[in-house]
Amino acid sequence: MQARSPTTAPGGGGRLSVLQRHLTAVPLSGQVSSATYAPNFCYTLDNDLLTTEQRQFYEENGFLVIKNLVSHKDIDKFREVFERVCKKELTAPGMVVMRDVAIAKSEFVPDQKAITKVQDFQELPELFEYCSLPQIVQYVKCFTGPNIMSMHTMLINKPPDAGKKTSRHPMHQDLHYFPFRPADRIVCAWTAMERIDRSNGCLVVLPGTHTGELKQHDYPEWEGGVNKMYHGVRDYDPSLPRVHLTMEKGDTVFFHPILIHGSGMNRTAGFRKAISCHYASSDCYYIDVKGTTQENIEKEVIELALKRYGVEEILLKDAWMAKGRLVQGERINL
Ligand SMILES: CC(C)CC(=O)SCCNC(=O)CCNC(=O)[C@H](O)C(C)(C)COP(=O)(O)OP(=O)(O)OC[C@H]1O[C@@H](n2cnc3c(N)ncnc32)[C@H](O)[C@@H]1OP(=O)(O)O
Ligand SMILES: Nc1ncnc2c1ncn2[C@@H]1O[C@H](COP(=O)(O)OP(=O)(O)OP(=O)(O)O)[C@@H](O)[C@H]1O
Ligand SMILES: O=C(O)CCC(=O)C(=O)O
Ligand SMILES: [Fe+2]
Ligand SMILES: [Mg+2]
Repeated sequence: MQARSPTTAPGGGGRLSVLQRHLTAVPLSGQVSSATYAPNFCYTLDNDLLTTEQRQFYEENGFLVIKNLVSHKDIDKFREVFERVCKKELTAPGMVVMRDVAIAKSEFVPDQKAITKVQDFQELPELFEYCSLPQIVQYVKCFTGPNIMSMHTMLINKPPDAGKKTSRHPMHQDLHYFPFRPADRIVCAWTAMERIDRSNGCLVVLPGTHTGELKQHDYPEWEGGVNKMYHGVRDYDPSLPRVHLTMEKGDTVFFHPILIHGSGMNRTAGFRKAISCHYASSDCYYIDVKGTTQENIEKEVIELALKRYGVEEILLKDAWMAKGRLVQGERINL
């Protein structure tokens, strides 16, 4: 299976697809026109921004790449801020600076370059600016609607692999980490801060998997070790069709939280950088993950909160309530 290009004419040639289930009528020939046919989309909302082709692509594949969405100037600024965070010149409450497991567990005394990602920068305005960029938010709205919360922020600095393949991110569904629903009103924006391809560990996606269920996740059994909380889908089948997303600096992919994705090993000497934010409609509601496949991640988050902050009696949703920030509209449930 190949992801259909968003520039492919809709209705032209393709396989039987999700598309067919989402159209009330499929024409025998010619173009699908939203004026003639009322498409029954469920993963995207009516909006003035996405073309019907782009909507169909997301409905069918669970992701959509928008080229050149963030300016090089903004990206260079985020890069400088990141460097200052690494040098500890800048910090913010709640922000987590994480090292790669291969480095964290070795005797080697690392310099600032050893940082594999910065997470939860919602209180650092110089980076949080990314989450409020109008050109990003206008796309986000097509998935979440007008009341938009940023829920999770990351700047990923995938290190050159130390030889143990720990720079990989196992195949997973982001919804595993999120105790809020509905999934269709959650979206991730992920922007390449430089050219990213297979050599430095690009995103790898399994197109169409967003129509499936949330799966059980565990630590993959990798000889070289796995980073803290990098859970992968259990029994990942490497023969499933996958697409490597080669992206240029500033290109941004929007993807669904049930889409199975991961990233490969960084075989270059450079630190591969991307910045991302997960957004949700503030109309989403929290769920209790007790008795679900998400129990194991809740347990880890609770253990970490106890160890790090000494807080007891929290639930997974408390952690997310603390991280969420209103980006646009009104804060309702989250
Ligand atoms: C959709 C989205 C949510 C998807 C994701 O983001 S999945 C990944 C999520 N991952 C996380 O949220 C983890 C965030 N990271 C952290 O909380 C921290 O960096 C920690 C892993 C807890 C390390 O904390 P830190 O303050 O750096 O503490 P220390 O350097 O003193 O180390 C404390 C113990 O942790 C170990 N450690 C540090 N870095 C890693 C690592 N990368 N992977 C696995 N273990 C690690 C370290 O060896 C030490 O272990 P012990 O000596 O206590 O046994
Ligand atoms: N056992 C596993 N469980 C979960 N995810 C896995 C597993 N093995 C590999 N992956 C993930 O599959 C994706 C592809 O991995 P891989 O290392 O093959 O990267 P790649 O970019 O395809 O490189 P290559 O050029 O070697 O094929 C990555 O996201 C990786 O983390
Ligand atoms: O490697 C990346 O940049 C993506 C990581 C990812 O999917 C995640 O942290 O949820
Ligand atoms: Fe992810
Ligand atoms: Mg491989």
